[in-house]
Amino acid sequence: MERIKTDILVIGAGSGGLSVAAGAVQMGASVVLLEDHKMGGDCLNYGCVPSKALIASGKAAWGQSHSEVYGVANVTPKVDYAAAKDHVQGVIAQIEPVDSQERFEGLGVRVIRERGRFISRTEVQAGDHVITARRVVIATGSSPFVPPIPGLDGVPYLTNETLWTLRHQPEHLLVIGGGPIGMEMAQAHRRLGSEVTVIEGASALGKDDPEMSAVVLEKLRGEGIAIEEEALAAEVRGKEGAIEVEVKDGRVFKGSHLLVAVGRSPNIDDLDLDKAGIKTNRAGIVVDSGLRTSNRGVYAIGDVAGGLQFTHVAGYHAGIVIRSAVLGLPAKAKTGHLPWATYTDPELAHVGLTEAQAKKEHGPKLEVVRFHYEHNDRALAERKAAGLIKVMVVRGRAVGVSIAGYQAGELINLWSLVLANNLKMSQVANMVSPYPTIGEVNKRAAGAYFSPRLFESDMVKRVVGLVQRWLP
Ligand SMILES: Cc1cc2nc3c(=O)[nH]c(=O)nc-3n(C[C@H](O)[C@H](O)[C@H](O)COP(=O)(O)OP(=O)(O)OC[C@H]3O[C@@H](n4cnc5c(N)ncnc54)[C@H](O)[C@@H]3O)c2cc1C
Ligand SMILES: NC(=O)c1ccc[n+]([C@@H]2O[C@H](COP(=O)([O-])OP(=O)(O)OC[C@H]3O[C@@H](n4cnc5c(N)ncnc54)[C@H](O)[C@@H]3O)[C@@H](O)[C@H]2O)c1
Repeated sequence: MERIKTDILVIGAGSGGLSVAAGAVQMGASVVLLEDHKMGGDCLNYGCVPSKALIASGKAAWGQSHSEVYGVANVTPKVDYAAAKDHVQGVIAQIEPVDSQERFEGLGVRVIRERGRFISRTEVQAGDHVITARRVVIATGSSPFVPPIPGLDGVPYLTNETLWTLRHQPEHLLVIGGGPIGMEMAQAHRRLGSEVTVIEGASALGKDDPEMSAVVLEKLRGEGIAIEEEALAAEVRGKEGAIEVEVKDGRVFKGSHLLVAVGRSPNIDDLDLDKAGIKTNRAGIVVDSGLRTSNRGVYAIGDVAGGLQFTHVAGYHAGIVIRSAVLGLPAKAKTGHLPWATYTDPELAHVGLTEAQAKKEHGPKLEVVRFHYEHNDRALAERKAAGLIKVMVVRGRAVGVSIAGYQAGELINLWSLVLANNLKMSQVANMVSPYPTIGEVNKRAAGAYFSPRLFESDMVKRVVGLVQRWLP
């Protein structure tokens, strides 16, 4: 047994853990990093990267069969599903070196490819190593939640961990769960030529504002995806190639393959957290605003900390922990400025309060302004005119922004800056956007806030009347 002492011990080499390890070691702390599976975690190997790569394949196929509107004849795309999966692996391979053991060892991190578990409040065992650290950071992520639906364990099903090795195109993909995983993968598969049925227990894209989700769902239905809502999967039967899902009200959906995408389970089970006095709840490890667990020497970040589950959130958490555990400075994690985006076409993006939350929190002080893509010249030129931006404003400052439409995930960046820095709507309105860009919708939304104040005000009209009389 080797005993190791270090400043920072990081458990898990995914989005959060790698960011802590890289930051801490480059600032001069000694760092040990544990990972018993793939470096890069879920995002690189089973999540963001493969899903966005497959979405790109679907987009290429869709472009070929829907080009007539631009004066270019439609062709039926020749989709090679296995080749699309090769493209997915190729993208992963391109990014992999950034997250690799070699790179981290080159930075000075001691990387141990073993599973870590607590053996006391201050010690973690990983294979033949017992590590004692000034601070431990748990960044063990999450796994696909597999619900206890009768029959599910008796049929072959896919999750986000196994989808990427499937090389035969599903003839008819059934997807249980209409969240971001379900909807992104539903559209990618539909565009690659599969029949797709989404079976959603409540409302599809239900974590987003329903007015915005509706824009996306209408387009997805228009592309031929069957989206069945209020359809709680109650029983699964069948065999490879012929699967049936029966929902609570008795409807039965048939398909060739099944993808289960009903949320995530935090990876806490084999960490022996009780030996370290670390409390958990259903969502994951309980942390305070500084991301500290009930054991003050241990932090938890990213998906395992049970809040918003996104790569950029895990990265943000890493910054908080570096500030606190490496630099010894006070640091608190906030959530009000954290954006998210779903990469369907059109995309769905959000930051801050939704309209419903803002109404509840700010009551009559809330003003909601909207700007529709159909008034954006570039969106018209690109034939991407479906969508809108909605800004929730209180006393001249945005408290939340939702965008459904082309490039919504790119457009939300500006509003992330605005909310993170508490900027005023006037500062957004002062920006000059190049014409014609989709980004003009941001400025026009700010303009929509000021228009009634300028164009519908008797006071302004009186002042202009006076000025015009006096101007030489
Ligand atoms: C299909 C899909 C698509 C997604 N798309 C996006 C997206 O587009 N944008 C976005 O922001 N987010 C996306 N996400 C979410 C994103 O992947 C996660 O939020 C992110 O990976 C969380 O990072 P993490 O560091 O908390 O965990 P992970 O990246 O999962 O890393 C945890 C690591 O810990 C390791 N580990 C676990 N237990 C132990 C142990 N005991 N000892 C040692 N190592 C251990 C695991 O092997 C893993 O490598 C997607 C997720 C999925 C599933
Ligand atoms: N673009 C992105 O950033 C992106 C993409 C994919 C995933 N993610 C992350 O991964 C997380 C997990 O995604 P997800 O889509 O698996 O989870 P989710 O929790 O967002 O959605 C799961 C859906 O499944 C439904 N459901 C649950 N049980 C059901 C049942 N028995 N029958 C039918 N429907 C059922 C729920 O009502 C819900 O709408 C997301 O919350 C997000 O944090 C992010």
